[in-house]
Amino acid sequence: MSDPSTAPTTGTDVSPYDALLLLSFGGPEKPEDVVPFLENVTRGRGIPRERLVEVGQHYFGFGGKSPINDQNRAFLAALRADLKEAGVDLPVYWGNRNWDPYLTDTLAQMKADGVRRAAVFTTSAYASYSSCRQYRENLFDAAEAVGDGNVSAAPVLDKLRHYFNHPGFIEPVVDGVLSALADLPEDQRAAARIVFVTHSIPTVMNDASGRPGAGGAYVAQHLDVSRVVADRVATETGVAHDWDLVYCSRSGAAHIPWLEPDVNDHLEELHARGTTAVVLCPVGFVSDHMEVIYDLDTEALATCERLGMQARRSATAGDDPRFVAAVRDLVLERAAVERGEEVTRNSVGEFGALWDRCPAGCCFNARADKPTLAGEDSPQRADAAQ
Ligand SMILES: CC1=C(CCC(=O)O)c2cc3nc(cc4[nH]c(cc5[nH]c(cc1n2)c(C)c5CCC(=O)O)c(CCC(=O)O)c4C)C(CCC(=O)O)=C3C
Ligand SMILES: [Fe+2]
Repeated sequence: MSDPSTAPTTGTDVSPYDALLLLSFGGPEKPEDVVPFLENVTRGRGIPRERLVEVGQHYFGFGGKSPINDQNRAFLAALRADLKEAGVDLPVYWGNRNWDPYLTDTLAQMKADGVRRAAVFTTSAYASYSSCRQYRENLFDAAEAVGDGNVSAAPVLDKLRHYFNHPGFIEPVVDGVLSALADLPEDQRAAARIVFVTHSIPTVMNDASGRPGAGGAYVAQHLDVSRVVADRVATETGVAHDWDLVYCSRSGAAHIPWLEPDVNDHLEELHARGTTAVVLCPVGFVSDHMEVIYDLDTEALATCERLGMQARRSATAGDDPRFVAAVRDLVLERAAVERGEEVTRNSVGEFGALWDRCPAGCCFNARADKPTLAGEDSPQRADAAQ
Protein backbone atom coordinates (compact mmCIF):
# COMPACT_ATOMS: atom_id res chain seq x y z
CA MET A 1 0.00 0.00 0.00
CA SER A 2 1.23 3.45 -0.74
CA ASP A 3 0.62 7.10 -0.06
CA PRO A 4 -2.26 8.47 -2.14
CA SER A 5 0.02 11.13 -3.53
CA THR A 6 2.36 8.52 -5.04
CA ALA A 7 3.26 9.58 -8.54
CA PRO A 8 2.62 7.14 -11.37
CA THR A 9 5.34 4.69 -12.29
CA THR A 10 8.02 6.38 -14.31
CA GLY A 11 9.73 4.97 -17.37
CA THR A 12 8.56 4.41 -20.90
CA ASP A 13 9.19 0.71 -21.58
CA VAL A 14 5.87 -0.87 -22.51
CA SER A 15 7.25 -4.07 -24.00
CA PRO A 16 5.82 -6.72 -24.43
CA TYR A 17 2.84 -4.55 -25.39
CA ASP A 18 2.47 -2.95 -28.76
CA ALA A 19 -1.00 -1.47 -28.15
CA LEU A 20 -3.49 -0.41 -25.51
CA LEU A 21 -7.19 -1.18 -25.91
CA LEU A 22 -9.89 0.91 -24.23
CA LEU A 23 -12.83 -1.45 -23.74
CA SER A 24 -16.20 0.04 -22.88
CA PHE A 25 -19.94 -0.54 -22.82
CA GLY A 26 -21.06 1.62 -25.76
CA GLY A 27 -24.27 3.59 -26.05
CA PRO A 28 -26.69 4.96 -28.64
CA GLU A 29 -25.78 8.12 -30.55
CA LYS A 30 -29.21 9.01 -31.98
CA PRO A 31 -32.89 8.05 -31.46
CA GLU A 32 -32.83 5.28 -34.13
CA ASP A 33 -29.99 3.60 -32.21
CA VAL A 34 -31.85 3.26 -28.92
CA VAL A 35 -33.89 0.10 -29.56
CA PRO A 36 -31.12 -1.85 -31.35
CA PHE A 37 -28.70 -0.84 -28.57
CA LEU A 38 -31.08 -2.10 -25.88
CA GLU A 39 -31.49 -5.33 -27.85
CA ASN A 40 -27.71 -5.76 -27.88
CA VAL A 41 -27.46 -5.16 -24.13
CA THR A 42 -30.30 -7.41 -23.07
CA ARG A 43 -30.08 -10.31 -25.53
CA GLY A 44 -30.82 -13.50 -23.57
CA ARG A 45 -30.98 -11.74 -20.18
CA GLY A 46 -34.67 -11.90 -19.29
CA ILE A 47 -35.20 -8.18 -18.72
CA PRO A 48 -38.96 -7.44 -18.53
CA ARG A 49 -40.37 -5.46 -21.48
CA GLU A 50 -41.70 -2.69 -19.20
CA ARG A 51 -38.19 -2.08 -17.91
CA LEU A 52 -36.83 -1.81 -21.47
CA VAL A 53 -39.53 0.68 -22.42
CA GLU A 54 -38.70 2.68 -19.29
CA VAL A 55 -34.93 2.68 -19.93
CA GLY A 56 -35.59 3.57 -23.60
CA GLN A 57 -37.45 6.64 -22.31
CA HIS A 58 -34.39 7.70 -20.33
CA TYR A 59 -32.35 7.70 -23.54
CA PHE A 60 -35.08 9.38 -25.63
CA GLY A 61 -35.32 12.05 -22.91
CA PHE A 62 -31.71 12.93 -23.73
CA GLY A 63 -32.28 13.06 -27.50
CA GLY A 64 -31.58 9.35 -28.01
CA LYS A 65 -27.94 9.90 -27.19
CA SER A 66 -25.97 8.37 -24.36
CA PRO A 67 -23.13 10.48 -22.97
CA ILE A 68 -20.81 7.46 -22.80
CA ASN A 69 -19.33 7.51 -26.31
CA ASP A 70 -18.33 11.17 -26.21
CA GLN A 71 -16.82 10.56 -22.79
CA ASN A 72 -14.76 7.73 -24.21
CA ARG A 73 -13.67 9.94 -27.12
CA ALA A 74 -12.53 12.59 -24.64
CA PHE A 75 -10.81 9.96 -22.51
CA LEU A 76 -9.02 8.54 -25.57
CA ALA A 77 -7.79 11.98 -26.58
CA ALA A 78 -6.57 12.67 -23.05
CA LEU A 79 -4.90 9.26 -22.83
CA ARG A 80 -3.08 9.69 -26.14
CA ALA A 81 -1.89 13.13 -25.06
CA ASP A 82 -0.75 11.80 -21.67
CA LEU A 83 1.22 8.93 -23.23
CA LYS A 84 2.82 11.23 -25.78
CA GLU A 85 3.75 13.77 -23.11
CA ALA A 86 5.32 11.01 -20.99
CA GLY A 87 7.26 9.68 -23.99
CA VAL A 88 5.37 6.38 -24.05
CA ASP A 89 4.99 5.15 -27.60
CA LEU A 90 1.83 3.05 -27.62
CA PRO A 91 -1.11 3.24 -30.02
CA VAL A 92 -4.50 3.33 -28.29
CA TYR A 93 -7.57 1.60 -29.73
CA TRP A 94 -11.21 1.72 -28.61
CA GLY A 95 -13.87 -0.98 -28.80
CA ASN A 96 -17.28 -1.52 -27.14
CA ARG A 97 -19.41 -4.42 -26.00
CA ASN A 98 -22.74 -3.07 -27.20
CA TRP A 99 -22.28 -0.37 -29.83
CA ASP A 100 -20.11 0.92 -32.61
CA PRO A 101 -17.08 0.83 -32.56
CA TYR A 102 -17.66 -2.84 -31.75
CA LEU A 103 -14.86 -4.72 -30.02
CA THR A 104 -14.62 -7.35 -32.77
CA ASP A 105 -14.12 -4.71 -35.48
CA THR A 106 -11.49 -2.96 -33.40
CA LEU A 107 -9.63 -6.20 -32.73
CA ALA A 108 -9.69 -7.03 -36.46
CA GLN A 109 -8.15 -3.61 -37.12
CA MET A 110 -5.51 -4.21 -34.45
CA LYS A 111 -4.59 -7.51 -36.06
CA ALA A 112 -4.45 -5.89 -39.51
CA ASP A 113 -2.13 -3.23 -38.04
CA GLY A 114 0.21 -5.96 -36.81
CA VAL A 115 -0.59 -5.71 -33.08
CA ARG A 116 0.56 -8.88 -31.34
CA ARG A 117 -0.09 -8.19 -27.68
CA ALA A 118 -2.25 -5.51 -26.10
CA ALA A 119 -3.06 -4.32 -22.59
CA VAL A 120 -6.79 -3.82 -22.05
CA PHE A 121 -8.32 -1.09 -19.86
CA THR A 122 -12.08 -1.38 -19.22
CA THR A 123 -14.29 1.51 -18.13
CA SER A 124 -15.53 -0.51 -15.19
CA ALA A 125 -13.57 -0.40 -11.96
CA TYR A 126 -14.99 -3.16 -9.75
CA ALA A 127 -15.34 -6.94 -9.76
CA SER A 128 -18.61 -8.63 -10.80
CA TYR A 129 -19.91 -10.61 -13.73
CA SER A 130 -21.33 -7.49 -15.45
CA SER A 131 -18.36 -5.27 -14.73
CA CYS A 132 -15.49 -7.72 -15.24
CA ARG A 133 -16.08 -11.30 -16.34
CA GLN A 134 -18.56 -10.39 -19.08
CA TYR A 135 -15.87 -8.16 -20.63
CA ARG A 136 -13.50 -11.13 -20.55
CA GLU A 137 -16.12 -13.20 -22.36
CA ASN A 138 -16.36 -10.41 -24.93
CA LEU A 139 -12.58 -10.56 -25.38
CA PHE A 140 -12.79 -14.31 -26.01
CA ASP A 141 -15.61 -13.93 -28.54
CA ALA A 142 -13.78 -11.16 -30.39
CA ALA A 143 -10.49 -13.10 -30.44
CA GLU A 144 -12.29 -16.20 -31.68
CA ALA A 145 -13.88 -14.22 -34.52
CA VAL A 146 -10.67 -12.43 -35.45
CA GLY A 147 -8.59 -15.61 -35.19
CA ASP A 148 -11.06 -17.62 -37.33
CA GLY A 149 -11.85 -19.94 -34.46
CA ASN A 150 -8.33 -19.91 -32.97
CA VAL A 151 -8.05 -17.33 -30.18
CA SER A 152 -4.26 -17.62 -30.24
CA ALA A 153 -4.27 -16.34 -33.83
CA ALA A 154 -5.69 -13.03 -32.56
CA PRO A 155 -3.63 -10.43 -30.66
CA VAL A 156 -2.96 -11.60 -27.09
CA LEU A 157 -5.10 -9.55 -24.69
CA ASP A 158 -4.13 -8.82 -21.09
CA LYS A 159 -6.80 -7.07 -19.05
CA LEU A 160 -5.24 -4.63 -16.58
CA ARG A 161 -5.90 -5.21 -12.90
CA HIS A 162 -8.88 -3.71 -11.05
CA TYR A 163 -8.32 -0.03 -10.36
CA PHE A 164 -11.16 0.82 -7.92
CA ASN A 165 -8.47 1.35 -5.27
CA HIS A 166 -5.88 3.09 -7.46
CA PRO A 167 -5.14 6.58 -6.08
CA GLY A 168 -5.61 8.03 -9.57
CA PHE A 169 -9.25 6.90 -9.49
CA ILE A 170 -9.86 7.78 -5.82
CA GLU A 171 -8.36 11.27 -5.68
CA PRO A 172 -10.67 12.86 -8.29
CA VAL A 173 -13.64 11.31 -6.44
CA VAL A 174 -12.40 12.86 -3.16
CA ASP A 175 -12.05 16.27 -4.83
CA GLY A 176 -15.53 15.88 -6.30
CA VAL A 177 -17.04 15.29 -2.87
CA LEU A 178 -15.10 18.23 -1.40
CA SER A 179 -16.40 20.55 -4.15
CA ALA A 180 -19.95 19.29 -3.72
CA LEU A 181 -19.77 19.89 0.04
CA ALA A 182 -18.37 23.37 -0.53
CA ASP A 183 -21.29 24.07 -2.86
CA LEU A 184 -23.89 23.30 -0.15
CA PRO A 185 -25.22 26.21 1.92
CA GLU A 186 -22.73 26.82 4.69
CA ASP A 187 -25.17 26.14 7.51
CA GLN A 188 -25.95 22.69 6.03
CA ARG A 189 -22.42 21.62 5.22
CA ALA A 190 -21.15 20.10 8.46
CA ALA A 191 -24.24 17.93 8.93
CA ALA A 192 -24.34 16.72 5.30
CA ARG A 193 -24.29 12.99 4.70
CA ILE A 194 -22.27 11.42 1.90
CA VAL A 195 -24.46 8.98 -0.02
CA PHE A 196 -22.27 6.77 -2.20
CA VAL A 197 -24.15 5.25 -5.13
CA THR A 198 -23.39 2.40 -7.47
CA HIS A 199 -25.18 0.23 -10.01
CA SER A 200 -27.38 -2.39 -8.37
CA ILE A 201 -26.80 -6.00 -9.43
CA PRO A 202 -28.64 -9.21 -8.51
CA THR A 203 -27.60 -10.38 -5.04
CA VAL A 204 -26.49 -13.72 -6.52
CA MET A 205 -24.15 -11.79 -8.83
CA ASN A 206 -22.65 -10.03 -5.83
CA ASP A 207 -22.35 -13.36 -3.97
CA ALA A 208 -20.38 -14.81 -6.88
CA SER A 209 -18.19 -11.73 -7.42
CA GLY A 210 -14.45 -11.97 -6.87
CA ARG A 211 -12.37 -15.03 -6.09
CA PRO A 212 -14.39 -18.25 -6.21
CA GLY A 213 -15.43 -19.32 -2.72
CA ALA A 214 -14.83 -15.86 -1.28
CA GLY A 215 -17.62 -13.88 -2.91
CA GLY A 216 -19.17 -10.50 -2.19
CA ALA A 217 -16.26 -8.62 -3.75
CA TYR A 218 -18.49 -6.12 -5.56
CA VAL A 219 -20.01 -4.74 -2.36
CA ALA A 220 -16.79 -5.15 -0.34
CA GLN A 221 -14.76 -3.15 -2.89
CA HIS A 222 -17.35 -0.35 -2.98
CA LEU A 223 -17.40 -0.20 0.83
CA ASP A 224 -13.61 -0.03 0.86
CA VAL A 225 -13.54 2.87 -1.61
CA SER A 226 -16.39 4.67 0.16
CA ARG A 227 -14.56 4.41 3.48
CA VAL A 228 -11.30 5.67 1.97
CA VAL A 229 -13.05 8.61 0.31
CA ALA A 230 -14.99 9.49 3.48
CA ASP A 231 -11.76 9.34 5.52
CA ARG A 232 -9.90 11.54 3.04
CA VAL A 233 -12.78 14.03 3.08
CA ALA A 234 -12.74 14.03 6.90
CA THR A 235 -9.01 14.76 6.84
CA GLU A 236 -9.48 17.66 4.45
CA THR A 237 -12.54 19.23 6.09
CA GLY A 238 -12.04 18.26 9.72
CA VAL A 239 -15.58 16.86 9.74
CA ALA A 240 -16.33 13.13 9.84
CA HIS A 241 -19.43 13.02 7.65
CA ASP A 242 -21.72 10.02 8.06
CA TRP A 243 -21.97 7.97 4.89
CA ASP A 244 -23.85 5.09 3.27
CA LEU A 245 -23.53 2.89 0.19
CA VAL A 246 -26.77 2.57 -1.81
CA TYR A 247 -27.83 1.50 -5.29
CA CYS A 248 -29.43 2.73 -8.50
CA SER A 249 -30.59 1.35 -11.85
CA ARG A 250 -32.19 -1.86 -10.63
CA SER A 251 -33.54 -3.92 -13.50
CA GLY A 252 -34.57 -7.56 -13.91
CA ALA A 253 -37.78 -9.25 -12.77
CA ALA A 254 -39.34 -7.98 -9.53
CA HIS A 255 -39.10 -11.36 -7.73
CA ILE A 256 -35.32 -11.57 -8.19
CA PRO A 257 -33.44 -9.89 -5.32
CA TRP A 258 -31.04 -7.10 -6.28
CA LEU A 259 -28.77 -5.06 -4.02
CA GLU A 260 -30.71 -2.55 -1.93
CA PRO A 261 -31.61 0.03 -0.76
CA ASP A 262 -32.46 2.00 -3.85
CA VAL A 263 -31.11 5.54 -3.63
CA ASN A 264 -34.58 7.11 -3.71
CA ASP A 265 -35.94 4.89 -0.92
CA HIS A 266 -32.82 5.65 1.07
CA LEU A 267 -33.30 9.41 0.65
CA GLU A 268 -36.87 9.08 1.95
CA GLU A 269 -35.54 7.15 4.94
CA LEU A 270 -32.82 9.75 5.62
CA HIS A 271 -35.38 12.53 5.43
CA ALA A 272 -37.60 10.70 7.92
CA ARG A 273 -34.60 10.42 10.24
CA GLY A 274 -33.95 14.16 10.03
CA THR A 275 -31.15 14.46 7.45
CA THR A 276 -31.31 17.85 5.75
CA ALA A 277 -28.40 17.74 3.27
CA VAL A 278 -26.63 15.10 1.18
CA VAL A 279 -23.84 14.73 -1.34
CA LEU A 280 -24.66 12.02 -3.89
CA CYS A 281 -21.35 10.46 -4.92
CA PRO A 282 -21.58 8.09 -7.95
CA VAL A 283 -18.64 6.04 -6.73
CA GLY A 284 -19.50 3.06 -8.97
CA PHE A 285 -19.24 5.00 -12.24
CA VAL A 286 -16.07 6.18 -13.94
CA SER A 287 -17.83 8.93 -15.91
CA ASP A 288 -21.24 10.59 -16.16
CA HIS A 289 -23.07 7.68 -17.77
CA MET A 290 -26.80 7.62 -18.38
CA GLU A 291 -27.24 6.11 -14.90
CA VAL A 292 -25.62 9.23 -13.45
CA ILE A 293 -27.41 11.85 -15.53
CA TYR A 294 -30.78 10.09 -15.30
CA ASP A 295 -30.93 8.03 -12.09
CA LEU A 296 -29.06 10.59 -10.00
CA ASP A 297 -29.24 14.03 -11.66
CA THR A 298 -32.81 13.64 -12.84
CA GLU A 299 -34.53 11.21 -10.49
CA ALA A 300 -32.65 11.28 -7.17
CA LEU A 301 -32.17 15.05 -7.19
CA ALA A 302 -35.93 15.40 -7.84
CA THR A 303 -36.56 13.18 -4.83
CA CYS A 304 -34.38 15.47 -2.71
CA GLU A 305 -36.16 18.54 -4.05
CA ARG A 306 -39.56 17.03 -3.18
CA LEU A 307 -38.34 16.19 0.32
CA GLY A 308 -36.86 19.65 0.77
CA MET A 309 -33.38 18.22 1.24
CA GLN A 310 -30.31 20.09 0.07
CA ALA A 311 -28.37 17.90 -2.38
CA ARG A 312 -25.38 18.05 -4.69
CA ARG A 313 -24.13 15.33 -7.03
CA SER A 314 -20.36 15.02 -6.97
CA ALA A 315 -18.19 14.59 -10.06
CA THR A 316 -17.00 11.26 -11.49
CA ALA A 317 -13.33 10.69 -12.36
CA GLY A 318 -14.11 11.23 -16.06
CA ASP A 319 -11.01 12.48 -17.88
CA ASP A 320 -9.32 13.95 -14.80
CA PRO A 321 -5.56 13.97 -15.55
CA ARG A 322 -4.86 11.84 -12.45
CA PHE A 323 -7.23 9.13 -13.67
CA VAL A 324 -5.75 9.27 -17.17
CA ALA A 325 -2.24 8.99 -15.68
CA ALA A 326 -3.43 5.97 -13.67
CA VAL A 327 -3.99 4.11 -16.93
CA ARG A 328 -0.40 4.82 -17.94
CA ASP A 329 0.73 3.68 -14.49
CA LEU A 330 -1.19 0.41 -14.82
CA VAL A 331 0.19 -0.30 -18.29
CA LEU A 332 3.80 0.39 -17.25
CA GLU A 333 3.31 -1.69 -14.09
CA ARG A 334 1.89 -4.65 -15.96
CA ALA A 335 4.47 -4.45 -18.74
CA ALA A 336 7.21 -4.62 -16.11
CA VAL A 337 5.51 -7.61 -14.46
CA GLU A 338 5.30 -9.40 -17.80
CA ARG A 339 9.01 -8.73 -18.33
CA GLY A 340 9.66 -10.39 -14.97
CA GLU A 341 10.67 -7.21 -13.14
CA GLU A 342 9.84 -6.11 -9.59
CA VAL A 343 7.17 -3.42 -9.41
CA THR A 344 5.63 -1.06 -6.89
CA ARG A 345 1.86 -1.25 -7.17
CA ASN A 346 -0.11 1.83 -6.25
CA SER A 347 -3.23 1.27 -4.18
CA VAL A 348 -5.13 2.64 -1.21
CA GLY A 349 -7.59 0.96 1.15
CA GLU A 350 -7.60 -2.46 2.73
CA PHE A 351 -7.36 -4.76 -0.28
CA GLY A 352 -4.07 -3.69 -1.82
CA ALA A 353 -3.47 -4.25 -5.52
CA LEU A 354 -5.45 -7.23 -6.80
CA TRP A 355 -4.40 -9.90 -9.27
CA ASP A 356 -3.19 -9.33 -12.82
CA ARG A 357 -5.03 -12.40 -14.12
CA CYS A 358 -8.43 -13.20 -12.66
CA PRO A 359 -8.51 -16.58 -10.89
CA ALA A 360 -10.35 -19.36 -12.73
CA GLY A 361 -14.06 -19.15 -11.92
CA CYS A 362 -13.79 -15.52 -10.77
CA CYS A 363 -17.14 -13.61 -10.93
CA PHE A 364 -18.75 -16.72 -12.34
CA ASN A 365 -22.22 -16.53 -13.85
CA ALA A 366 -24.00 -19.82 -13.23
CA ARG A 367 -26.54 -18.97 -15.91
CA ALA A 368 -23.97 -19.06 -18.68
CA ASP A 369 -20.63 -20.84 -18.45
CA LYS A 370 -18.78 -19.16 -21.30
CA PRO A 371 -15.08 -19.09 -22.16
CA THR A 372 -13.05 -16.02 -21.20
CA LEU A 373 -9.66 -14.49 -21.92
CA ALA A 374 -7.23 -12.71 -19.62
CA GLY A 375 -7.69 -14.99 -16.60
CA GLU A 376 -5.38 -17.63 -15.14
CA ASP A 377 -7.18 -20.13 -17.34
CA SER A 378 -6.97 -18.03 -20.49
CA PRO A 379 -6.70 -20.24 -23.59
CA GLN A 380 -4.51 -17.58 -25.23
CA ARG A 381 -0.84 -18.33 -24.73
CA ALA A 382 1.29 -15.23 -24.27
CA ASP A 383 4.23 -16.92 -25.99
CA ALA A 384 2.08 -17.38 -29.09
CA ALA A 385 2.53 -13.66 -29.63
CA GLN A 386 6.29 -13.58 -29.36
C1 LIG B 1 -22.42 -3.62 -12.68
C2 LIG B 1 -22.88 -2.91 -13.92
C3 LIG B 1 -22.23 -1.92 -14.60
C4 LIG B 1 -20.85 -1.47 -14.22
C5 LIG B 1 -20.63 -0.11 -14.00
C6 LIG B 1 -19.88 0.42 -15.22
O1 LIG B 1 -19.48 -0.34 -16.09
O2 LIG B 1 -19.74 1.62 -15.30
C7 LIG B 1 -23.05 -1.52 -15.72
C8 LIG B 1 -22.74 -0.51 -16.65
C9 LIG B 1 -23.57 0.02 -17.61
N1 LIG B 1 -24.85 -0.38 -17.91
C10 LIG B 1 -25.33 0.41 -18.92
C11 LIG B 1 -26.60 0.29 -19.51
C12 LIG B 1 -27.48 -0.76 -19.28
N2 LIG B 1 -27.32 -1.80 -18.37
C13 LIG B 1 -28.40 -2.63 -18.43
C14 LIG B 1 -28.61 -3.79 -17.66
C15 LIG B 1 -27.82 -4.25 -16.60
N3 LIG B 1 -26.67 -3.64 -16.08
C16 LIG B 1 -26.17 -4.41 -15.06
C17 LIG B 1 -25.04 -4.12 -14.30
C18 LIG B 1 -24.09 -3.16 -14.64
N4 LIG B 1 -24.15 -2.30 -15.71
C19 LIG B 1 -27.01 -5.54 -14.91
C20 LIG B 1 -26.80 -6.64 -13.91
C21 LIG B 1 -28.03 -5.44 -15.85
C22 LIG B 1 -29.15 -6.43 -16.08
C23 LIG B 1 -28.97 -7.15 -17.39
C24 LIG B 1 -27.67 -7.88 -17.51
O3 LIG B 1 -27.45 -8.82 -16.73
O4 LIG B 1 -26.89 -7.52 -18.38
C25 LIG B 1 -29.29 -2.16 -19.43
C26 LIG B 1 -30.60 -2.81 -19.87
C27 LIG B 1 -31.77 -2.09 -19.36
C28 LIG B 1 -31.82 -2.18 -17.86
O5 LIG B 1 -32.09 -3.28 -17.39
O6 LIG B 1 -31.54 -1.19 -17.22
C29 LIG B 1 -28.73 -0.97 -19.94
C30 LIG B 1 -29.29 -0.05 -21.02
C31 LIG B 1 -24.31 1.35 -19.32
C32 LIG B 1 -24.42 2.41 -20.42
C33 LIG B 1 -24.81 3.71 -19.81
C34 LIG B 1 -24.89 4.83 -20.80
O7 LIG B 1 -25.48 4.70 -21.88
O8 LIG B 1 -24.34 5.91 -20.48
C35 LIG B 1 -23.23 1.11 -18.51
C36 LIG B 1 -21.90 1.82 -18.52
FE1 LIG C 1 -25.88 -1.81 -16.80
